[in-house]
Amino acid sequence: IKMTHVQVTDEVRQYLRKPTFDNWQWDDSEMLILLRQMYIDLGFIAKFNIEISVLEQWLFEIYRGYNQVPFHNFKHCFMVTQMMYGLTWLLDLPTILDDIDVLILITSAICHDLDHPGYNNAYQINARTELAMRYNDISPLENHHCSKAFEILEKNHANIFRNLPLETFKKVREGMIKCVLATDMAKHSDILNSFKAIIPNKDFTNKEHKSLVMMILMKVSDISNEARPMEVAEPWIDCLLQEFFNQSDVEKLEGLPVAPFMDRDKVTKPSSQIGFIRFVLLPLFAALAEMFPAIEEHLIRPVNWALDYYTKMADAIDGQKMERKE
Ligand SMILES: COc1ccc(NC(=O)[C@H](C)Nc2nc3c(cnn3-c3ccccc3C)c(=O)[nH]2)cc1
Repeated sequence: IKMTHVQVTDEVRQYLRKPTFDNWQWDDSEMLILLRQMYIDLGFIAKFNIEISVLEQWLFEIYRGYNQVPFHNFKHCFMVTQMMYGLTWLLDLPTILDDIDVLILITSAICHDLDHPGYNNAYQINARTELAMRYNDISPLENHHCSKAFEILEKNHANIFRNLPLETFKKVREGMIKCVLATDMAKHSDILNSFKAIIPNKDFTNKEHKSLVMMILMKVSDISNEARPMEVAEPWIDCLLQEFFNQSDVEKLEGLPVAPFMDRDKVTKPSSQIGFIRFVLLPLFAALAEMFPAIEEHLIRPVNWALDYYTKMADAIDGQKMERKE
């Protein structure tokens, strides 16, 4: 993929900052150029002495590091990063966090699902896979994603941090490990409750408070497809259910436990999305909105439209069932 001599128009650079950005219009090579543009427009090239040619090699190694699975693929990596990029401007993160924290957030988003196999932690643990053995059932996937990220950075030609002072690199590494490990949904309630506890007396100079804000921003960026326009979000749920159904089919064949929200014989898109929006997304967004009111208009409102859309879809399905009974 040749990225040199390709320019991004000012109009696209502005559009790239919006949560309404539609990934389905762009191919993978264009997304790589947009990720490069994010590092340029955030001023990372100068701030962290990143060479453009190394950035391009790093992005290509990242691209190769994602698998062709239905949901957790390079397009998902792009969407999570683009949401984080949008939040950076919407919440004006460079003023409340340090430059290094914004670098950690964007880089963690890009790396957060590297080499995802399309089978979640429950499968890894139940099937006693190599990853479960290597990480002793402790967030096997997230540990793997983070380890792969630093394997890539060990390659000098692709190490975007190679010009950083050692102390700065160590801070970036510590921050990325926290941010990537925070995307394990098994830790959802712990992280959300810890975050809610600091809201009343938030202090952005407090290291612990900044860590919690960064972990919540990772979680919001990771699972917020439903905050996007329906024509962008809906295909993502189809991809997710395809991946989940593939896993549960394999679990049934292998005699392993099957999670109800993954079982093609039990799940319908509207019912699972209504539950997910009401019990996972809205409480998460409400907590972030307490600290950053702009979340109300740009994330909570679109998600309420999605809830309305799926509720109508579920009612229509129930309606048809009623008619058939009659
Ligand atoms: C607390 O742990 C949980 C909670 C909920 C879910 N997932 C669901 O309830 C269902 C399948 N829906 C769902 N799950 C979603 C979405 C976005 N990311 N995401 C997802 C994907 C992989 C792993 C975990 C999650 C939450 C989404 O829009 N909907 C998965 C794990």
